[in-house]
Amino acid sequence: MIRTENLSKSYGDVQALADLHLEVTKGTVFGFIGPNGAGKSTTMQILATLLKPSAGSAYVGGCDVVKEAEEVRRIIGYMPDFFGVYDSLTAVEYLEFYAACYGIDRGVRRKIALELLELVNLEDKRGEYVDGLSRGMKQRLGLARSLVHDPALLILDEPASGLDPRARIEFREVLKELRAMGKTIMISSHILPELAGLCDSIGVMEKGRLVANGSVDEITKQAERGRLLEIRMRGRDEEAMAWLEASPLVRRVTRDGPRLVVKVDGDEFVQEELLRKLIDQRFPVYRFNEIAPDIEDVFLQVTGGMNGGEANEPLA
Ligand SMILES: Nc1ncnc2c1ncn2[C@@H]1O[C@H](COP(=O)(O)OP(=O)(O)OP(=O)(O)O)[C@@H](O)[C@H]1O
Repeated sequence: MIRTENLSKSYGDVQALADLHLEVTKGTVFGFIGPNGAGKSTTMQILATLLKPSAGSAYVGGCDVVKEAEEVRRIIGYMPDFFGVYDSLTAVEYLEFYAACYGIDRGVRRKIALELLELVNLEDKRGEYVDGLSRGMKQRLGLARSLVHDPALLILDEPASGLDPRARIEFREVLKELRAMGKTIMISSHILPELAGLCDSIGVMEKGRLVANGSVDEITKQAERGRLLEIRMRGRDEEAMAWLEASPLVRRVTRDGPRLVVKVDGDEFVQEELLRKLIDQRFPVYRFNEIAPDIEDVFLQVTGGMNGGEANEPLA
């Protein structure tokens, strides 16, 4: 559904995108992850035909985004990271207005608007002014707006940013419904866990380049060099943390509530040695086990190598 080849974009001296190769299969949800300024919005705006690439090409549904922009616009629904709403319209009028912009017949505009309001769980807000809606509701209305012409592909630029946890969950539920309807979805975020459960595949951007691309499992595997251990102790945590940080067996230690999360380089022999040394030091260890890296940890590892630091080392 989406294919880019050597896609590049510069703003003056700033290279926002460099040789991007990306493929998103029809009917899948693709999560586009990266910190601020990584180039996600730039990529999405090029795909949405709003920006011209400096070099390379991009295709949506087989159509060239530069040479066949009209066709591409029919295929995509785009939700930018910031969008204005017309405050003096009600929710249903707002969607009818956008349906008119897409040349949809007057006779069916209301029907489409009401169906979309139902889809995004705003049917009871149909007569309310857009101005009075909460941020989460406005985001869902924006999503409905991007759907008025029934596009096959949705491009959503950080749609969940600024939403509280409940509004995020509601938004996510609507996306799951759209996925079940067979839509292809490209969604960006700088928060990886937000997308992990929703996406079939993930691309991680860093400084205009794709540093990892694949299924959530594949990306996790890429970052799975070394092991992650959970250690719990009955006290002396601070002391143990300092001791672990100084140990050559340990790459990194973080505190996560009552537990210490320790990244070690190596296999079970290294784990065994570390446990033995902790006991030798008489640290009151009562739990010591291997855990799966969580998605945030994976993200830091994948992008950590692109920042001039030691490869596989977290940024923070
Ligand atoms: N109109 C512009 N003029 C100059 N530089 C720009 C412009 N738009 C983006 N940039 C620069 O291009 C780079 C990529 O920006 P982009 O907005 O694509 O990143 P992003 O990953 O979407 O980040 P964010 O989550 O902050 O939107 C950044 O260095 C940014 O400062």
